[in-house]
Parts: sequence; C-alpha cells; structure tokens
Amino acid sequence: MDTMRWEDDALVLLDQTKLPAVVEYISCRDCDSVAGAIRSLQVRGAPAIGAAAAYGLVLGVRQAQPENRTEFLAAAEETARFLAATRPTAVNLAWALNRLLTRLRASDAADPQELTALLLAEAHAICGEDVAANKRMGNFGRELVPPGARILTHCNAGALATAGYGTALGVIRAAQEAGKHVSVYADETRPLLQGARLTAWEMVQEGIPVTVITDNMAGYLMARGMVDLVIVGADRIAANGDVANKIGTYGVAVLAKEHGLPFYVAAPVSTIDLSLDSGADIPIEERAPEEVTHLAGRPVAAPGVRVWNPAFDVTPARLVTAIITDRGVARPPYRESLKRL
Ligand SMILES: CSC[C@H]1O[C@H](OP(=O)(O)O)[C@H](O)[C@@H]1O
Repeated sequence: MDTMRWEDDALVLLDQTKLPAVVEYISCRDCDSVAGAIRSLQVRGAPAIGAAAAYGLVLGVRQAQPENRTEFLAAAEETARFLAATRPTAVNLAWALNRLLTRLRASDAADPQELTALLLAEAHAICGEDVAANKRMGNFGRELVPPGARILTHCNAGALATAGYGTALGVIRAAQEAGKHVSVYADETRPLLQGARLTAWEMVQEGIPVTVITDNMAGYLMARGMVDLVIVGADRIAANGDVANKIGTYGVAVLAKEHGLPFYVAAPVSTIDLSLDSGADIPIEERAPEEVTHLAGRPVAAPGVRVWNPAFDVTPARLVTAIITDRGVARPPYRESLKRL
C-alpha cells in the first residue's frame, strides 16, 4: 500500500484519516492541498510529511509560474515557509524543504522548467532514500529483538508514517523477516488512534500478531510480564538524546524503566536535530480541542470543558535504552554517539 506517489503531475496520498475502514487516495494538484493534508493528518508521520512537503514545494513553485531564476528562488522560499508552518514538531518537514532549497541554490540553472525538474528529482530522491534508510534501520534494529519478542509500540511509526517500510515498525518487520516470530501490542494512542487504526492495520496486513490495548493498559501489561521490549518512532531528537514523539510516549518510557524493559527509539538521522541542545528546545504542536472532546464526530466530553491537546511529548534521554538509526545504533552518552552517526 503506497503512502504516496507522484502521478500525472500530482501528489497522490493515501488518506490516513479514513483508515482502516476505507482505503481512499486523494490527488493534490496544488500546494494548499498538500498543506491541508499535512495539517489534517491525511498524511502524517515525520518522514512522510517531509516527503509530502517536498512534493508540495514543487507544486507551489509551479503554481507561481516564475519567469526567471530570481522569481523561481523567491517563490520556492515563500512556499517552503508556508509548508514548514503546517506542523512544527517533526524536524523532517523543515529538513526536506531545506534540502530542496539547498539543491536549488547550488544549481546554476536558470530555466524555470529545468529548475522544477531538479526539485522534483530531489523529492523523488527523498522518497527512495527513505525506504532504503528504513530497511537499513530494520537490519540494525532486528539484532536487538530476541526470538519470540512481545513488542509494545505507541502511535504509528510504520510504512504509513514514512515513504515505506517504517521506522519502529520497520524494525518489527525486519525481525519478522529474520524468522523471529514476534508479536505486537499496539497502544491505541488517543486522541487520533494512530495505533488502533494504523499500526494494527499494518500488522494485520503483514500477518504479524497484533493486540490493540488502550493507552492506560500499558502499565498493567508490563506488570503482568507480557512485554519484552518497547520500540517507538520519533519526530525530533535533540543533541542530548531527548526524544519528541507522540503524546503518551513519555509515560510508556517511564513504565518501561519501572519494569526494567528496553525502550528503543527508531528514527532516521534526518530526525536528529543537533542544533537543539535538549528536548526543552523542541517545539510541541498543540492541536484542536475537538480531537479530544469528540470521537468519530460524537461528543465524549461535557460542553464547556477546557482542553489541553499537545500532539507530542518529550522523553528524556535517560529513559532511552538506544536510538536505532539508518547509520547504526546509538547508545548513551548520546551527545557523543549521535554526532558520530
Ligand atoms: C516515523 S515518524 C512517526 C511519528 O509521527 C507520529 O505523529 P503524527 O501521527 O502526529 O504525525 C508519531 O509521533 C510517530 O511516532
């Protein structure tokens, strides 16, 4: 199942808000459609929104119809700023846009059509490299997974969160492919249920046994000795190894520590932001109250309540056993090990 593909000069996205009940693709022919898809989580997951934004930049510059290199560069920079503002936490969004702008500035081409082709080629490269990186990450990570491991994961860091194969779920896929016969516990992951709706769906498609639990069951599951390790994804990793990931990840990490379980983070190096000293510097997206007060469009909270809805939290490095990347496994002290990747 493709998360996204470029077809007939449009970005075709699997609408993840409709999964698992409906498998439906949307065709984005302009930058606003891509921005809307990122904001509404029709496409989501750090690497996936980076790749989608790259294609959104191509669409946006084309819409501007620049007549020369100067106009092209100006349109590209304005479009990149617009797309970068859609979701602040996942560093892959800014990383992908900056990669295209850097490629553009390094080129001496002047013809707008040639420059557009160059940006599109870079967007394609980001997608292709992401799948290859996830498979390398899977190979590094599967060495940490014992045969028969019962793995808890949170949210969705799978093929749907990337250009394919997945990060945390990529490690799980690689372990399964290596004959380790793993099983998965998927936190449903309130409020948008990426675990129940997306991770469980991916695991069922793969034939990997998956049990959905509500987020508040993770502690008791561990206390009953039913979990061997935890693997999650990441949206941004600071220089000291603090990890921003879906809200609820921090609680899972504390529980894993309490129960003496390995807590692994799987992320490509494009998710590591060495410009940020610690997790305190990571911008945390806050989302609409309705995501908490409503479920499938029906109210589940009393009218008039206040809501706090941070989409991510920060897990301190001291709770992270290892960071599995496409360039190897980093272990504490992360300030040194992340720089060596
Ligand atoms: C492989 S990155 C996946 C990462 O992104 C998710 O957030 P969202 O669904 O809001 O885009 C979640 O934090 C996952 O771990």
